[in-house]
Amino acid sequence: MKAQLIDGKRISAEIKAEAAEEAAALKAKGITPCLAVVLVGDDSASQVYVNNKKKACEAVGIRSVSHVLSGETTEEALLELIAKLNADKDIHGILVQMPVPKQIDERKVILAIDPKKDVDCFHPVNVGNLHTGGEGFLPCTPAGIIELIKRSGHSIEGKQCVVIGRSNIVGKPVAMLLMQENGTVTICHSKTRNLAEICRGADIIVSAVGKVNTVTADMVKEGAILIDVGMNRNEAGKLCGDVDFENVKEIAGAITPVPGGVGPMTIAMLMKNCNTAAKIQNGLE
Ligand SMILES: Nc1nc2c(c(=O)[nH]1)N[C@@H](CN(C=O)c1ccc(C(=O)N[C@@H](CCC(=O)O)C(=O)O)cc1)CN2
Repeated sequence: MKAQLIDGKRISAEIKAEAAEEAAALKAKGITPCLAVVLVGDDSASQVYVNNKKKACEAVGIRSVSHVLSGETTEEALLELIAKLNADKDIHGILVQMPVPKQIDERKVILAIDPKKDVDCFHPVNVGNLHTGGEGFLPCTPAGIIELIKRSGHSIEGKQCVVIGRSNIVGKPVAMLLMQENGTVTICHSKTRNLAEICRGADIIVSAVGKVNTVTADMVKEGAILIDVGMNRNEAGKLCGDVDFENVKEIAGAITPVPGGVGPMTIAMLMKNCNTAAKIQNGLE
């Protein structure tokens, strides 16, 4: 293997250790950061993520409370719960695990969360702050990607960055963060022409499409950094990303694996945001 393997497990452990120190410092001031996690329905992957978030809170020293609601929960009932959590002074962060069942409008849920408690950074106020360089939360997966690149020894400044995918949760915010790091960013999507040609010019490729083999070796410049956000199953049912890892790792300069790359960073960055929420609500930030 030619490429450096970017180890998301190691880097996320480093970030969780920092979050634990921050949480301990808050506790010494009489503030215990607390995250409310809301899960609607019984999607098995969501159950795993929610459990992992609760475990991470425990390890870091952040209190967590969970609300598990049935898949038939109405939008009104969920919005009522969010209003209660918004009003609860002991709760600093609120997270509704996505996706929510189809009878619930995801946008209304996001708008209902108090921006000061929006540890996912999904609320338009926080998205606006992100775009204008304001202080506050950073979206977990995109901020995790930036940390992966920097903490594995690479700079973004002046680099040609290609983001494949334009979702609100990854593609758009990671493009913004790469630009704030002084990268030159191109966002590609399902209607992009000449994707392979655009990718061949990239120093950094972030793929967040959710499709196996979106990025193949012929699309990658020698020495490029490959960040794979995809979580797919291949024909054999094995978890894999968007990037053809086996072939691309012989050309790239650095590459994230799936699993063990971007995924663990999402939860580590959430821990940081919970501390930030506790600080904001106590006038410390
Ligand atoms: N409210 C939110 N909902 C969702 C988010 C989010 O950030 N906030 N992101 C995703 C799911 N997600 C966290 O919630 C998440 C996904 C994957 C991982 C992860 O660690 N993946 C592992 C592999 C796990 C496996 O074996 O299945 C990895 O890549 O190593 C963490 C968090 C959608 N919803």
